Amino acid sequence: MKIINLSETNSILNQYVSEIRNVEVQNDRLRFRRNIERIGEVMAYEMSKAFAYSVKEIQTPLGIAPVSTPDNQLVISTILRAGLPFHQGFLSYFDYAENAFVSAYRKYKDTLKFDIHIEYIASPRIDGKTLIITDPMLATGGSMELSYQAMLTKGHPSEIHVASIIASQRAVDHIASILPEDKTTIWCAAIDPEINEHSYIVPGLGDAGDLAFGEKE
Ligand SMILES: O=P(O)(O)OC[C@H]1O[C@H](OP(=O)(O)OP(=O)(O)O)[C@H](O)[C@@H]1O
Ligand SMILES: O=c1cc[nH]c(=O)[nH]1
Ligand SMILES: [Mg+2]
Repeated sequence: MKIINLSETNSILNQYVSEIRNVEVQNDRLRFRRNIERIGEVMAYEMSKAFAYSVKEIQTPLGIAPVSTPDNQLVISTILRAGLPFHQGFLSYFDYAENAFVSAYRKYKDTLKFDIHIEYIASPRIDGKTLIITDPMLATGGSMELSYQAMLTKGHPSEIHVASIIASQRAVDHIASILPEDKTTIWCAAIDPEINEHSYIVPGLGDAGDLAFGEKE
């Protein structure tokens, strides 16, 4: 299993991550969503370097140019709802990708205990394709685990990319222990050390879905 933490290399990505974390900046919802989208764009670009390429002969008005382009058949799968702007960032770069959507939400029994519920999935067949599952936050990893299992009802991908922005160390360890070792890569822009008693990532950024779209009742 490969784990790629993009913040280990200095780039403008870190500016976007700092803004979504920053309590003074993150309440500007438009900027918050756009920053998530920009991180999706940068991550898509980095991920594209891991795809399989072949040379195509491209007819220009003046001749033939050999160009190496990716051959992967991509399915971008997103966990509602915080995943939506992240998904859009990936889709802006992988504009030929197919798309899948899975709903996963925490249903609280009390202030500390919750179950994760999946009620909706819309997906193409994914057999032999490159599955990218995007969710900006991996706290316990429970939503990602259940969403991955839900996606398996649509077939078996040839490779899997788990794309998140902020992941807890616990979630990275959990996902690494349950997804297929030989064909999975975990991508993130930060790995934070802790989750608190409410299963929020610390320092994290708070509730990504609420910051992007407003509080739920
Ligand atoms: O790793 P986990 O412990 O499962 O937590 C992470 C999940 O929490 C957030 O969604 P949330 O349940 O807040 O739903 P929302 O996107 O509707 O806000 C986030 O987008 C992940 O899906
Ligand atoms: O830290 C967390 C955990 C779950 N969901 C979030 O949006 N943030
Ligand atoms: Mg939320």
